[in-house]
Amino acid sequence: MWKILLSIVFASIVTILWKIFPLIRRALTSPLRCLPGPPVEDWKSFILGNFFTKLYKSEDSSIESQWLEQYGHVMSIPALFTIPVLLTSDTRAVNHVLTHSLDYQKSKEGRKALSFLVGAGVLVAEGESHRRQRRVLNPAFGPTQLRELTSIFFDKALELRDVWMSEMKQTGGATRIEVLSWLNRVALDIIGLAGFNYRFESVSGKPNELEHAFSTMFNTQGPNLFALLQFLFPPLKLIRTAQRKKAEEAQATMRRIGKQIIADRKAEILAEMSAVAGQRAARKDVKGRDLLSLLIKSNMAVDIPDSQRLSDEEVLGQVPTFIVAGHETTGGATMWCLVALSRAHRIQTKLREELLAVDTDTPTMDELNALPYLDMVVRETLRFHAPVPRGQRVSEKDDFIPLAKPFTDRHGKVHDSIHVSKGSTIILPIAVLNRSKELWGEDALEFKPERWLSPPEAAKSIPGVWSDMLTFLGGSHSCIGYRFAIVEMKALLFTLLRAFDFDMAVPASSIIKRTSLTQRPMILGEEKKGNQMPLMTFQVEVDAGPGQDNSRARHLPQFSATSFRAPTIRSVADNKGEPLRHGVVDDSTARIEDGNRTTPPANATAHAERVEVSRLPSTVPTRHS
Ligand code: HEM
Repeated sequence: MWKILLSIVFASIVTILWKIFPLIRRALTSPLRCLPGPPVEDWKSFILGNFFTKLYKSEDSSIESQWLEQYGHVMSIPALFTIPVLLTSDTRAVNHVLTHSLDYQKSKEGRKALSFLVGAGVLVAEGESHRRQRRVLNPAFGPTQLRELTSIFFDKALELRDVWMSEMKQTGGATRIEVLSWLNRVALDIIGLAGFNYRFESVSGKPNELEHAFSTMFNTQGPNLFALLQFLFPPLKLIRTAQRKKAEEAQATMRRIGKQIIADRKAEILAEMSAVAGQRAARKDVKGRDLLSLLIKSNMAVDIPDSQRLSDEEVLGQVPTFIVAGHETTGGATMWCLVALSRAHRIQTKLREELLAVDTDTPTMDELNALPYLDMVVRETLRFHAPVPRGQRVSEKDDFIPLAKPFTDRHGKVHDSIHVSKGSTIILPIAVLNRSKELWGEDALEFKPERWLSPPEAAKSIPGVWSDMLTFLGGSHSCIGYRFAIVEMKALLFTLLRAFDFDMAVPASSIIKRTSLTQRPMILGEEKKGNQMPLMTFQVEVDAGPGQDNSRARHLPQFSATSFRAPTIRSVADNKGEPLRHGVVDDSTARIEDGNRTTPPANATAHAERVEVSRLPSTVPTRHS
């Protein structure tokens, strides 16, 4: 008996050493060791590294900026067993990593963990499989297809507007609304319908099996000590914890529903194809709305070689991929935009004036894209509040990464490139570059849509796929859904800002910005409640002016882009004596500080043009702002 136990202990020690040894060897031999960077402070940071103890706990990516300021634009951060990880804000270096996608790939461990959640979709594919998947997927995300999806965005945005309206009727006026969960729900409904013609009905609150399975998968994942032990000692993977069992059940549900969705879309396409042109049609001959149908058609079309078609597993992988990549990102970005506007009432009012000048509740994509201030606000939100604050790649070979500016190493030696060995991890500092003072100027940390009237030349060196920022990353793995996300955000903001006036419900200083896959807010002191973002919401009424037909005030034709006249805007005051919305009240004594309002005098009038903004903070909220 003792002999068996001793053998097990011995085998365990050998396996753990066998796993740890290459890590320690890499920590001791990596050429990145010579880069400046934060020291290892204690045994915990020796095992987990500052990478896990500090970087992933830091708020709003502030620690990366602090470190880069302290150690220079090329530095290393100690990770597991002090293995150095490269962090650089040099745009030429970042460009090199992004554009050499075969040499710099997502980590194998990360892809393996993600593929448990999303299957074999484009998010986890690399090399030839990735190239093939992008080729079949790209047409579905083009502007022509997006034009057809815009009405779905508006249908759902209007549904959300009406739900909020009826909530406000019940409370009788100003209402505290938890916007984060609502915007995530509407974004889930949108990606369901526009992504694969599936009804989550999340806004209407109906229970949904796929939504339940999806949230179970994500809530039972995440780094934990047992996962680290399983990595160090693989036989532990045989132990199926209760969490693991739940996740496997949820995964089986997702696969079953995903397969059914694909079978339904295929049947519809085949029926459509045979009705139109006999058996099979060329890719350009068939029309369809949702992304999955377009992808299936593209994959079935006769003018695509068999070797380029996606396998059934790859097609199935796109369903959870669209859900993962396409809902919390856009829901979160729209939420951060509303927070920014709640702190900058001049901007909110100016934007609302532009939106109210449109003569319909459901503009086309082109009409939406022609609204200049909306475009600037969306750009500034995505610059300032990048929903995914950093990316990561691992070098597949030894390399020298070229630099725009040389750096000095720990030993005082100057280098004009960074030497990386195979297996090195590189951080892609999305939020850092988006808010770099060097690239954006001294006001980089202010939320300022007007900067987009003439963006600085220096920012053009950022190698992003969209608008001189790294929000959607760049290179062959850049976000395929960026156009989709932008139009969706615009449709949501258009609808919500025409109907509601937003204000802070909690002090801005109590908002904590935490990163898991995306940047999510929590409220200081209410961490146990998890992610949330309450805002005070007031109904907007438009006063068309003396002698005008007020029943149609929202659609007044004289508010055309050419003959624009700012409408007078009034927030609906609570008839139970609740305070009026301060930002639109013509009363210089009305004060607000972080959501604590005072009641203005009864004779206060409301004029958008006379909004008092000078006492409001101009930067968006972070605990450090
Ligand atoms: C504001 C909203 C969004 C943001 C900020 C965002 C950001 C990103 C980023 C940073 C990546 C690169 C990840 C990496 O390689 O490490 C990415 C990839 C991706 N995104 Fe988005 N995304 C957004 C919305 C969407 C939407 C709406 C969809 C789909 C409808 C989508 C689909 C994808 C897919 C499929 C990929 C993987 C692309 C590839 O690896 O080839 N995203 N996104």
